[in-house]
Amino acid sequence: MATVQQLRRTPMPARPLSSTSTTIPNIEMDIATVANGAKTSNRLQKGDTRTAVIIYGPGQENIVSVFADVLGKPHRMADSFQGITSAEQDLVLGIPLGCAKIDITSRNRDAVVAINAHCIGLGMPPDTYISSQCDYEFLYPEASFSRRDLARFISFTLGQINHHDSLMSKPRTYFISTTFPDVRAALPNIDILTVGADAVELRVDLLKEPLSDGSFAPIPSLSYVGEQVMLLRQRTELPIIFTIRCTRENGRFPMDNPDLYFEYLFRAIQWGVEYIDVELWLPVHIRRKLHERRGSSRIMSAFHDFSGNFKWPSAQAESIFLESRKYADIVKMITIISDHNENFELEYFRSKIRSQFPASPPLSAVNMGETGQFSRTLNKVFTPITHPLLPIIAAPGQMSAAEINAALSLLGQLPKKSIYGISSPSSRIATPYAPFYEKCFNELGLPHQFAVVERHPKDPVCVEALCNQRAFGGAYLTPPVSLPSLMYNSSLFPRLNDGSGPILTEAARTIGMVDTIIVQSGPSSPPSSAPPMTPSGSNQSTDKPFGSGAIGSGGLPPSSSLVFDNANWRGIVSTLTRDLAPSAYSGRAAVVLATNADDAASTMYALRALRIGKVYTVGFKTPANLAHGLDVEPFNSLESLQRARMVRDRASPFVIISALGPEKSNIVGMLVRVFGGSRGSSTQIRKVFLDLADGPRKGDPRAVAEQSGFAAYGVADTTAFTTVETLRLLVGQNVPYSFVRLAGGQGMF
Ligand SMILES: O=C1C[C@@](O)(C(=O)O)C[C@@H](O)[C@@H]1O
Repeated sequence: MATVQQLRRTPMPARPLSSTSTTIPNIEMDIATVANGAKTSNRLQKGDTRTAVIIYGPGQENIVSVFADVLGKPHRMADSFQGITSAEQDLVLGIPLGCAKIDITSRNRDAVVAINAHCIGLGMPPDTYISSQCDYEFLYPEASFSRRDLARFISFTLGQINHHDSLMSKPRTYFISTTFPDVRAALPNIDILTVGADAVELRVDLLKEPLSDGSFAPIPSLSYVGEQVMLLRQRTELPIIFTIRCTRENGRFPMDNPDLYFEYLFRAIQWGVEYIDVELWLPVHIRRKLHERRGSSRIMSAFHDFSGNFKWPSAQAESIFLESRKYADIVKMITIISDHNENFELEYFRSKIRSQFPASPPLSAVNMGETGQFSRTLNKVFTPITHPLLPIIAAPGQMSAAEINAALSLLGQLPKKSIYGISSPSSRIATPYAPFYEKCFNELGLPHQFAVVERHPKDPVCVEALCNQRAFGGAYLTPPVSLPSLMYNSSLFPRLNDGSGPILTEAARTIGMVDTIIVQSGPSSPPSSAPPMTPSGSNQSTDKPFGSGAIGSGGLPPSSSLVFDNANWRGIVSTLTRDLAPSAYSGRAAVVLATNADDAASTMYALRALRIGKVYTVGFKTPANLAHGLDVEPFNSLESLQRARMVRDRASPFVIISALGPEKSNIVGMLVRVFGGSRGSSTQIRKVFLDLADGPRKGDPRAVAEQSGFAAYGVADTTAFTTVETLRLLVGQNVPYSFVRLAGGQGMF
């Protein structure tokens, strides 16, 4: 069991930090903008503003209102595509299948996006004519409908969220190649299978569709594949890579009909699959067409060579890269080798490509076979990984995330670091985090040590004492600490970066509360796309958890800097957009309750990212930096509350977030009741309530919210999403939300 340590001026752990077996390191700051102006991507975009027209099957008209709800728009039924103009973009329209068939082809494509919503209970495949004519197709089951799946589908296809940019700004990305004949076999273990993976590959060619005579279809039908995609997407939040591997490239799909590849791959785009693997041998017109029509999906060009004759230092290798990049967002080149030196040749090729063609799509290249495993540890873009629970490996020499991290550790690429959870005596939820982090490190084969340390709020130097160690690998702070109190009396932080202080992400600077401290090695100013975020050099590793204090004398290495960040606001955004598209919040009004501005800060920042228009505040005064971009009105009298209550439709408060403590549950419940009940006059949109209070309470505002017609979320949701972000920031690895919930168990939240 991990301990909670009392931390004073000279921190002494009550027991050695726990040690796990292997390592890793890199950190992601995908939505951050750092203080010096370096920008990274923001995943929330306005996206496609055309009118969404939902084509529904017999008896399925309800699905139209669910789409509307998720998008945050009212809906109306129509019987034709004729006359739909961009003036109707604030509506979601529903058209019955029979009517849609009449004039779908003559729709105004600049004004309309046509989505075929098909309940698989009505039979598969969906109407083939409509499937081929619509822009997107959403397949859903009769029972156990997943709003979360729909929110993800629609946010992605309409371009409101974008995984690719943030993934590409990560120093390392991995995808797990599933090899199941039927994804159902993977689903019970999907959380554990995908720990460490940034995406999950569906090997369509390996799927085996059972036929009624007991045999299997020679190739899985589109109906079977569609259902498999649907099942997988309902169980994982990870982007999916849709791969059809041909027989010549270690797959099972025949090569005699390239048009079949187009048919399957294009359908995957229509299903909103995030990545489409397109083999390079396919005729150029097919590759071009897929690239042109890829919508929000991204194309991963794939080339495999099993001949044993391929050479990285050759004109052929370069021309393959140049041909691949024409119609690709990622270029994948994979080859079998027989000599270890070919791994070095690949590394030379990789760096040559990077320097000669810097504007090209990222290259993902590995060598196959045992000899090639070294290259799997060095590749940084979408390295394919396997897992011991998979029935077979997808290619010779594949390694698991834990094996790759172990290898990196042995090679000195993943120095052992000390990572901390810094809590305070009042933090109820800190202790159970330690076993969870240890479990994650174990599962990922990371060599890091983890300890929970208790901070004394009156002792300003305790955090800096932890940071000022040679082996310091980062920390999360729970509860978050305000920037001024971290800097107050600190002898370390102001001296960092030649006296300019720690690097602040835009979130940390605006919110003013720090919950994550990241170590960044190398120069203090991150490049404009993404901070390097590699761990300190291998020779800086030490087993001694605590250094002596001064920069460069056993303390934080002089080449390292610290990044102060806030992960909590991202956890709030992820919670609020779990079952709703970001557009559902755009221009709407919110109510925020807190006892002080510090407690409300992450929430206010999250609401701004979601483009909320108006915020009514209760219990705190909003400082100018937090109010920026929002129309803030405090509820300071009963009259002001009454006024807000009287507004109708889109102006009426749509989301209520409470950061008040559990002892104030009754007030929260009362306010929720005030704004609940009525659903506005012209929409059926369900309002949202998020209770950030933690611990035992008298009344349960969530129950009140649900009774009053809200979708209600609690601190456990936000904490789990925040933990996902924290792990990405601290160790550069992706751990699925559901794994966090599962592994955290009851004790965690
Ligand atoms: O392209 C690749 C890479 C791979 O072939 C490998 O070598 O790990 C495994 C395939 O499943 C995947 O599509």
